[in-house]
Amino acid sequence: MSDGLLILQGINKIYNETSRHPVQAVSDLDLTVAAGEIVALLGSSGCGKTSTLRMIAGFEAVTSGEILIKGRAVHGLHPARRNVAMAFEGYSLYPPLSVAENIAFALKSERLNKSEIQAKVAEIAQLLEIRDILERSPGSISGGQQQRVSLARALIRKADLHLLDEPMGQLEPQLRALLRGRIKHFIKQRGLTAILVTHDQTEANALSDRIAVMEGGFLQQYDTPEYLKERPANLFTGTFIGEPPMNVFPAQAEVADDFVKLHLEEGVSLSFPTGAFSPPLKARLLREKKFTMGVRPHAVKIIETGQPAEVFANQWLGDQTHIAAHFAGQTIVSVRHDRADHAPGQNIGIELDAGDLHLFHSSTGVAFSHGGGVE
Ligand SMILES: Nc1ncnc2c1ncn2[C@@H]1O[C@H](COP(=O)(O)OP(=O)(O)OP(=O)(O)O)[C@@H](O)[C@H]1O
Repeated sequence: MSDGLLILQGINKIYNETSRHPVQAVSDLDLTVAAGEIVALLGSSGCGKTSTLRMIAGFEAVTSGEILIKGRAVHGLHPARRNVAMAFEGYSLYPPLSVAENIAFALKSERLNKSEIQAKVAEIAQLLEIRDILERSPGSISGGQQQRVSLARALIRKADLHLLDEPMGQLEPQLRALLRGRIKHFIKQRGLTAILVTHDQTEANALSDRIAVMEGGFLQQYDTPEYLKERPANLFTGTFIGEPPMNVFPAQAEVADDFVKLHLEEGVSLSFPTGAFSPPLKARLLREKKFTMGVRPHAVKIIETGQPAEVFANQWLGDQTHIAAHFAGQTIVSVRHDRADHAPGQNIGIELDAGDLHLFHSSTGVAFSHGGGVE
């Protein structure tokens, strides 16, 4: 058994298994979370991230597979016996209790005296900006406030694992940015282990040590935020992670003694010196007839001597410009950190460095090269 505070082994979740319309929400999921780590389950709606979290908490049964927490198989146990704290997307606060009582309720098993409980509640309330609503009832506060109370109640508890389901989905962007930093500090300072579910990659990047990218019930990649960006395992992760998304082009290679050319559509060819690609990659390109070439918008350079493209949109976002152009039969987006004045209809030149290219197998989408080397 590999070490890890949480281990998921071969997890499958099928809803309505015996009906005529079973739904496979999670497929063959293996995942290990180390003690003290913050992990995000990231993916678009319906990818299976909430089902995964609820199976760890015990609110949903696994169809098959094993869940181990600190080496103990918990998948057959009642939620209360898993020693897991969860902040719910639907909040689930007790209406008759005040906000302060709701939070303090989570400390019930810790045998603290009244002043210790008050101090802990005050500390978490300050952290999450809910001090002014502590005496109110859950029914009289907003959705965003209820969400923070649910989060406070989960974070304040001693548990082996803290599970946070879309913890800041209801909050305004400024508050979200502020709380992200505070929550991360709180978790790290106390050495807690946390898993959060989110569809917001900024939140995943800011909070987590590692991100599990899910799509269609399958784990696509499990890596650090930096690695996901620089070495996407496949075309899905490559285009899902990063804003604006990666530009992609169907391509074919021509490998000669002193150059490598990548032929795109509409007669566009990118020529690179032979040394820009490693020998194993050149050997691979000779075998790979067609593939997909990806390049991140931040790496797309606009220079006069580049390959021809025609601008169709220019958006200034206050701190960067996104220039969209027709290039090689596709759209290419370039991000500039100044206020570039390229107008729609203008002809521009595009230059790409070999070190910024990601190459993916044409049918499987699996990456075989990043930056001129072979995976
Ligand atoms: N109780 C249920 N009964 C039947 N199907 C379900 C149930 N819960 C989830 N599903 C289905 O399982 C799949 C995965 O859902 P899940 O909620 O895990 O995804 P998600 O990525 O968390 O989505 P969201 O971000 O919208 O919550 C979806 O197709 C969903 O419709």
